Amino acid sequence: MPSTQPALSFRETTKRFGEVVAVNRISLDIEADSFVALVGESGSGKSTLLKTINRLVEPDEGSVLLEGEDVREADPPMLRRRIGYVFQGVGLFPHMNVGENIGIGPRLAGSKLSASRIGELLDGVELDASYAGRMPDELSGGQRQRIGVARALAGNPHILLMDEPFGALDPVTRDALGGRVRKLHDTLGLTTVMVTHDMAEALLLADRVLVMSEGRIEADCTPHELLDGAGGLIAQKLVAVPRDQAAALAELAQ
Ligand SMILES: Nc1ncnc2c1ncn2[C@@H]1O[C@H](COP(=O)(O)OP(=O)(O)OP(=O)(O)O)[C@@H](O)[C@H]1O
Repeated sequence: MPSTQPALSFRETTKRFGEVVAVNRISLDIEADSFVALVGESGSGKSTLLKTINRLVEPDEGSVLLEGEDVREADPPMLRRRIGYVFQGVGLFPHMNVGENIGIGPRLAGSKLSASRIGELLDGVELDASYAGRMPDELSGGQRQRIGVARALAGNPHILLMDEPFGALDPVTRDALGGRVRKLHDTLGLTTVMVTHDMAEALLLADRVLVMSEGRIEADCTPHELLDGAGGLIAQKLVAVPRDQAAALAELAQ
């Protein structure tokens, strides 16, 4: 029987930084296998909410449950194995080659990835196994970002968290890598939460779009619902950007 337990649950989760309420009493469940995009203007609390999942941020109030278990109760190395994390800039260790960078999580947990497993992870992000021997400064930004995804998946996580993972990439690379990550999400049966500024990316990749504003969830809709006009003013202002661009392009093409 398929499990009906949510992969992630926020329960009145709150985080303040001084006077700023970055995350304001958020409660919601995220279903296993879903791909959720977190969008909203700069400073709306997206990254802070994401980081409460892997405990880079500890909530002041409320809790976060991972497959029913309070993340505060989970052993941190276990949590890192269950949750892959990709962020803008990737943070590869410059003195380690690609293979060593991909294997860093398992190595810290006391196991060594085999060359064939590293090859498999590279293949997952459409890079040849020979990349394992390259140094990070021999890679393009897009390739580094791919390595970041491979590294996040090295421990066979159930959950993939991504914080503006494609933000610094050119549009073609960004689009290709986004599509690749969506495929990996589907084939590996991941639950993915992705922070993005880009509503078009959210609409194209996600099953569910959460729009944040001032620490709260303003809209919680499927891409179809958003395109049909749901979600309220803030969400619709964000949807208008790609829609207006598409309309302008269609006009130009006539
Ligand atoms: N470590 C911190 N110390 C103090 N304030 C912080 C810290 N991290 C975040 N904030 C504040 O919390 C609020 C939410 O920030 P957060 O980074 O979560 O927003 P965001 O929606 O991810 O923004 P962006 O899209 O610009 O990355 C902002 O007002 C920010 O300045």
